[in-house]
Amino acid sequence: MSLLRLTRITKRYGGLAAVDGLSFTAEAGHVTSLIGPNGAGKTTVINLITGVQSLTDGRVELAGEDVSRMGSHERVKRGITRSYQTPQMVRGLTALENVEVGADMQHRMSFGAALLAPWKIAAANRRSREAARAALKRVGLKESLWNMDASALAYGDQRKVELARALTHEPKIILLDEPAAGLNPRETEELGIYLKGLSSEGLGILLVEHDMPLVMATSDHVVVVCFGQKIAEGTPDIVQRDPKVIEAYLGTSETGEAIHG
Ligand SMILES: Nc1ncnc2c1ncn2[C@@H]1O[C@H](COP(=O)(O)OP(=O)(O)OP(=O)(O)O)[C@@H](O)[C@H]1O
Repeated sequence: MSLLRLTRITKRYGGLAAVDGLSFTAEAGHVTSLIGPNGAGKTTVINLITGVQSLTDGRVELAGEDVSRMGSHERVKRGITRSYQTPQMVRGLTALENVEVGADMQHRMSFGAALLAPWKIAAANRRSREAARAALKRVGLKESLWNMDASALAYGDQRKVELARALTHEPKIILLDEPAAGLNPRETEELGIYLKGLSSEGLGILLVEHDMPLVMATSDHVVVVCFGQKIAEGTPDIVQRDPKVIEAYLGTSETGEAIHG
């Protein structure tokens, strides 16, 4: 059974089909990349998977369960988590505290439960802190930075904090929308290494990315979309030789050069 299965998912805005009958799967322990020219519908696919936008048609299943009608919060609880294009740091909080904000949501007690058993609050807080530390270790943020103001960190380090926060939700699959945007080549290479590391621990990763060297180096499987439809899928090697893919990218500018280079 696939971890994530999309079946003929469709999103229409008036006359425009941003996503048009798209089907593919993403497996646990794999990096699956979703690529395509600007405006192809990739971000819309992420929004349909997380439930931020509703499907016009089709089905989203996680580990065999139909989550298509569930709200975003329910989907996060089921194990679907995303990280954002721009790191969303809470100003004035340290890197560790920023990650704890996410962990708190996972370990938070209801108000009633806290009233009935106040001694459990300390245990919940401890679990949040431990989860935040473990997540920062997983993404490889240097310990010397954990207690610094997160909004003062270098952009690449903020991205790690953002990813660590997503990991505290104990996801089965993590959706990354252009995680290499704004990173320098060294940071991008490092990102590829820790994404491979996370997937080798069994996490499913769905990567939406324009950086072709990163996609080709990290992906187990690549799905190519154009005008909301799948035009190719397969291993990085197969996909980058596919004439339909080359044609789709040649229609645009810089990414077309990147796929050839
Ligand atoms: N809320 C909306 N209302 C109307 N049209 C929309 C809306 N959101 C997206 N679109 C359109 O749907 C299409 C797909 O957009 P989407 O942002 O998903 O593409 P993308 O592949 O993520 O692009 P990029 O690589 O530039 O981020 C585009 O034509 C876009 O203009």
